[in-house]
Amino acid sequence: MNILAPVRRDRVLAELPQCLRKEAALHVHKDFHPRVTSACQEHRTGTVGFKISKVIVVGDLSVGKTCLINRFCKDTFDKNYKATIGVDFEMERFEVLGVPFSLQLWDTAGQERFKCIASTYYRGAQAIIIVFNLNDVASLEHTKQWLADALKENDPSSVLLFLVGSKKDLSTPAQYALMEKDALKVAQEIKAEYWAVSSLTSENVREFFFRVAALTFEANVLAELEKSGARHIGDVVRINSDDSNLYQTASKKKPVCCP
Ligand SMILES: Nc1nc2c(ncn2[C@@H]2O[C@H](COP(=O)(O)OP(=O)(O)OP(=O)(O)O)[C@@H](O)[C@H]2O)c(=O)[nH]1
Ligand SMILES: [Mg+2]
Repeated sequence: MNILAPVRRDRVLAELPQCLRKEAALHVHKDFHPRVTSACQEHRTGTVGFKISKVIVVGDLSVGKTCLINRFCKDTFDKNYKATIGVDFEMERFEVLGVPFSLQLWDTAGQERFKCIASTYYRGAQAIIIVFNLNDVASLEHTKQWLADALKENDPSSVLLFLVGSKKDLSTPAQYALMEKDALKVAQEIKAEYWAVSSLTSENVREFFFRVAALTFEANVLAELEKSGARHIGDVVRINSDDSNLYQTASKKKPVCCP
C-alpha cells in the first residue's frame, strides 16, 4: 500500500520545461532524452522513483534564498528579513513522465557566522542553486566563492549547477539588461544554467524549479540506465555528449572557479 499522498496536480511534468536563456543552459533539447522517455514508458527507471534528490541553495545573505523556496513550496512571500540560522529544508514531490520523483531543497544561511554550520550540509547534492541579487553586483561576484565551497563537498563532474538572479521586480528593464550580461558570462564560465526570478511577483519561480526537477530526474534516469548495463548493448549513455549541449566541450571535472 502506498502511504504517501498523491502528487499534487500542479507538480506533474509531462514535458521537458525549457531553459530561460539558450546562451546559458545545461542543455537546449526540446524533449527529454529519448532513452529517458522510453525507460519511463517501459517502467525501467529502477530506483529513481524511490529516491530523494538533494538540492542545495547557497548565496550571500539576504539575496532571497528562503523567499524563493517559500514562494515555490508554500506560495508565500514575507517582506521582512529573517536570517536563516544554519539550514532548513523542504520536500517537494513531483511526478515526471509518470514516475514519482522527490526533491529535498536545502535552504542554507548566507550570513558568515552561520556558514560553517550550513556547509556541513553541502555533501551529496545532485544540484546546486547559487542565488545572487540582480540589484547587487557584489552578490554576483561572490557566487564563484559559494560554488567553490559547495563543490568541495560534491562531485563536480555530476552535479547540476544553476545560477539564479533574484528580486527581478526591483530592477528596471535597462538595469536588468546590464546585469543579465554579466550574469550570463558568469553562468557560462561556471557552466551553470541561468535564471532570473522574483519571489515577490512569482515571475519564473515555478518554471525554474520545474526545470531543476526535470533535469535532475533526467540525469538520475540516465545514470540508472548506465548502471543497469547500457554499456553492454553498446549504447553508452553520456549526458554531455549531445551536440546541443552548450557545455559539452569543456571537461566538468575541474570547474574554472576551483583552485
Ligand atoms: N522585492 C523583493 N524582495 C525580496 C525578494 N526576495 C526576497 N526579498 C526580500 O529580501 C530579504 C531577504 O530575503 P531572504 O529570503 O530571507 O534572504 P536569504 O537569502 O534567505 O538570507 P539568509 O537566510 O540570511 O542567507 C527579505 O526582506 C525579503 O522580503 C524578491 O523577489 N523581491
Ligand atoms: Mg534564508
